[in-house]
Amino acid sequence: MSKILNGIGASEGIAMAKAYSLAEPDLNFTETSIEGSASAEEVQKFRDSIHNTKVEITKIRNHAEKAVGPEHAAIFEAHLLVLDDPEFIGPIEEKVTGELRSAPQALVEVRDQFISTFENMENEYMKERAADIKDVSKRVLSHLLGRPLPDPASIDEAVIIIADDLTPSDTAQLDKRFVKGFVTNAGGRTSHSAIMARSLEIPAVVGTKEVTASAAGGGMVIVDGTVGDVIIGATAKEIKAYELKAENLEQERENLLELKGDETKTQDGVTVELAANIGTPDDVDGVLANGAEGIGLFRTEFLYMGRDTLPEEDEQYEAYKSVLEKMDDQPVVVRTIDIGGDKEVPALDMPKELNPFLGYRAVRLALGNKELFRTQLRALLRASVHGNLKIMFPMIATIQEFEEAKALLVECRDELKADKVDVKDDIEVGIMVEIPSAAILADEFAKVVDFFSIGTNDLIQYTFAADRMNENVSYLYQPGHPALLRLIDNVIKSAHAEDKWVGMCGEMAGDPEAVPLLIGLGLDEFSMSAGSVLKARRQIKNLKKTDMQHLAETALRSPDAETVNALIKEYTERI
Ligand SMILES: C=C(OP(=O)(O)O)C(=O)O
Ligand SMILES: [Mg+2]
Repeated sequence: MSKILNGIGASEGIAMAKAYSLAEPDLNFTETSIEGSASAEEVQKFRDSIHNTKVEITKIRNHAEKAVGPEHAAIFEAHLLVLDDPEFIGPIEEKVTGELRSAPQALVEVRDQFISTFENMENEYMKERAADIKDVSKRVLSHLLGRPLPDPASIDEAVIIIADDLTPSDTAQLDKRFVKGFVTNAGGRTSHSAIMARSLEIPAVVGTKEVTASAAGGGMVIVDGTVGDVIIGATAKEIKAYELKAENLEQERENLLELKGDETKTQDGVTVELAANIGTPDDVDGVLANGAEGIGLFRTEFLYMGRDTLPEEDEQYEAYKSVLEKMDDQPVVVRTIDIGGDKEVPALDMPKELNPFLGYRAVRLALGNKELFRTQLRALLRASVHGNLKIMFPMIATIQEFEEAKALLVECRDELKADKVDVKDDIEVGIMVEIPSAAILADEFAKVVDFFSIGTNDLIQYTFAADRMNENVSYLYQPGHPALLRLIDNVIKSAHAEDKWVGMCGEMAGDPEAVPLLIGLGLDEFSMSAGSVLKARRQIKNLKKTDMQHLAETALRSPDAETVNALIKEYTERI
């Protein structure tokens, strides 16, 4: 019998593969001593574990070398040296043969002696060796006990990742060739792991609350990211049914590809721009494959994650340049770092906060770390000559924040020009509207910015006071709610009164239930995960803007999201 869990469909599509649990195993064991006659066998077991650990670490090192460069892989060399060090290995084997300790027990005792010696030394370098010993011993112990540690980087066969939660940097390290999908206990539709799954175009279900417990035994898992179902231990009949469903989805995708080169125009001839969101330069391939007309959001903070050093100006310049060149002259909106919240950067010593989403994040952190900010701004300005760059600041709450960020940008531009570096003159500079204060004061902001992009993931979180990462309050994620629609309406009207354009790069922009409303409200640009672009184009081609304006007017005067959703259904079914 299979078990079906229902969570939040976070990234469309169907995937089937065996479960790979990212949950850390319990490495506790009961202390036992061994018979003298068994000691040779125990030593052999220990040596086998050392061998297996070496194979594992070598794999991780090779992967890290390719992914983040040799200097970041050096730590694994240190780990391999520990495994070859007779001063560490010798005493463990002696404890087994001489004191008849079990291999796990001998390992733990010698490990603890080494750690306390190293930790008591003054020298920083020696103190760090304690961390190496801890890491390596944990791996050897996991082999001795037959309870493997999770290591997403070393996955080399098709799997579905099962985890309590995935951090943005965990997600950034997933290798799409092998990771066919993922399922988590925690999270909501707009948590960053869900967003990353959409940009990687791998099916995902989040917020199931109990997948780590239910799928602990491994086995075959089916993920239906379209509806949010997860089937654990699927039967042959279920596998067949889902194979058929997957084929149908594939067929639909092929039909949609016929719209790839089309303009995005409503039935009554109103054109809007359909753009895509990216996290890394590699995502541009998906943007082009799905016929997006630009990039409406490049989340640059992903360049800073999954590594322990900060990206320097030249490295960033190359990343921005490659995106701009690949996109030819199509618009590319690059958002400056939105670090903080759930997006941690190991190279920055970020304070632990009680309310990180209300804390020191995004432009607040950038303005507080001017050198970090300047490095990014200079890289962007240098790259501007390679395409159609627009720069956007995240999490702007006040006009002063925007002005301070813009002044720094101008300062960097003047500096580069004085050094005879080419920089484009007419770069548009805009803001994300994701804090209610900016949405409410949009008329004032519209006088000073070149464009707005509405970030509904955060705007909904802050308007409804509902943590976007928390599955228990995910019912408050209500893109159709009139409270939110009134804010959006205010932003669009205020921008248009000043002849400025408005985009949306939150997940709502690609939500088929919201698209008719947004057309009616007069949104100019829709930016979404690449996989949603063609569906949105097909939908918009079937809509009449004048009808959608009536729909939007009625929605704005409605009391709740249910009423609005019913209205949308009524209007769109008439088509
Ligand atoms: C697009 C947004 O930014 P992020 O999801 O990266 O916070 C948003 O808040 O809607
Ligand atoms: Mg945001």
